[in-house]
Amino acid sequence: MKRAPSPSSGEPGGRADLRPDSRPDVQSDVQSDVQSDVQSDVQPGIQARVRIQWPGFSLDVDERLPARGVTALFGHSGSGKTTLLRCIAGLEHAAEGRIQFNGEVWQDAETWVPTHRRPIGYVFQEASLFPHLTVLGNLRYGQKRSQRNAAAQDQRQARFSLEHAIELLGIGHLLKRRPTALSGGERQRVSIARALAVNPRLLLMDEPLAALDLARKQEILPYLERLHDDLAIPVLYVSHAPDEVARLADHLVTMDGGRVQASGPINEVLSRLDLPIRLGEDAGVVLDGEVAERDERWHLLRIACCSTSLWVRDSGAAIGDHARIRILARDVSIAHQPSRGTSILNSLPARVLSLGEDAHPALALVKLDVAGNPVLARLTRRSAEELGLAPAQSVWIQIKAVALL
Ligand SMILES: Nc1ncnc2c1ncn2[C@@H]1O[C@H](COP(=O)(O)OP(=O)(O)OP(=O)(O)O)[C@@H](O)[C@H]1O
Repeated sequence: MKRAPSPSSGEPGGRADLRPDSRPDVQSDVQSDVQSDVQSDVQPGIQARVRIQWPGFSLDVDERLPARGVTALFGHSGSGKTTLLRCIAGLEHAAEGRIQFNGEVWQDAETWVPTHRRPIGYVFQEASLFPHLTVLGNLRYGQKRSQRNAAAQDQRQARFSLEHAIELLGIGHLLKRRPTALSGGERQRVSIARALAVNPRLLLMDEPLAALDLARKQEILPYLERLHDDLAIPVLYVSHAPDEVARLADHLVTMDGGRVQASGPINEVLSRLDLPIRLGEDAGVVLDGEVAERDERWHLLRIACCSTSLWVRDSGAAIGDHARIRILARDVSIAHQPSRGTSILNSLPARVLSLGEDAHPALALVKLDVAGNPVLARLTRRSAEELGLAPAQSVWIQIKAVALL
């Protein structure tokens, strides 16, 4: 469920109507609380401990999320992702909760830092830009508010200039336009730039691509990847799209029924044998490597990763570029010998780690080690038995399709 603000609320990002408390006396109490807590606990990262009880839904989360990189909150619709994000933003006031960011307490039994005083940028599913302002006007509006609110020290340590946000999102040519003259993808890029222009220390993104069609989504993903590469601040990214998560996330938190099911570095979570059952056809892992060679004749790229090489379709990436590839379990087969006389390009030595059940009784999931990296294979239980698969066994895997993300 999305609760995006209306632009008429008086503030982009919809903060104005949503402040639980912004009285000056509360703020000074808050600041002294923040200072005393900074001294006592300076662990980096986001600590989120929240309990909410609503009719028909309860959220019960106690997680420490990393201080760096992109953490995806992933789960089915209604699993509580947005509610958790809103608690971190201060848009939802859980009766029981402790939210702490890099040692600063934003919420506990005595403390409540209102949303507009949390150093966050928030991107909603649907862009909520002021229609009467140009793109530049929208960006400046958000920036002015943040300058009024930010402490002097924060100002000195500005992480982004407006120019940097405009450049990063590629919206320089749109600055004079009004939101009605933008495509959905352009509007969302402006929303992201606006969230960055407030100079946040934490970027919260709630399914920023969900309202876009496939073409717009493809258009915007490279910009999100640039954010990933350029930003020094942590990003919490809510999504229920496995392809987005595979492409962008460093860490993955999966949620179900208001609870965290699994949390950790992306491949550690993706290669858990209980999770792929829930991911179905999307079960698989991602590997990070580097573009090592271009085969001009066959339009292929060789990706050096996990002490070996994989061939993928040429995407136009340059030699030396970072490359993330996705290997779906359904595209991996297992053999005792390296493949000969097959059309499959990628054949690698591997070791069986464990075997698990799959959603259908005919299928099994096999977790393998490929040069220190986990890879999953989905095959029939009959094939697994005929191959005599068992933990620690050395095998060869053939990967039918490798997607360069
Ligand atoms: N203010 C509220 N009062 C009562 N129930 C609520 C409230 N806000 C959300 N819910 C319910 O809490 C549950 C979790 O909602 P939430 O929006 O966090 O899920 P989600 O995982 O983000 O889903 P989606 O992917 O569809 O956005 C849903 O069942 C929703 O109907």
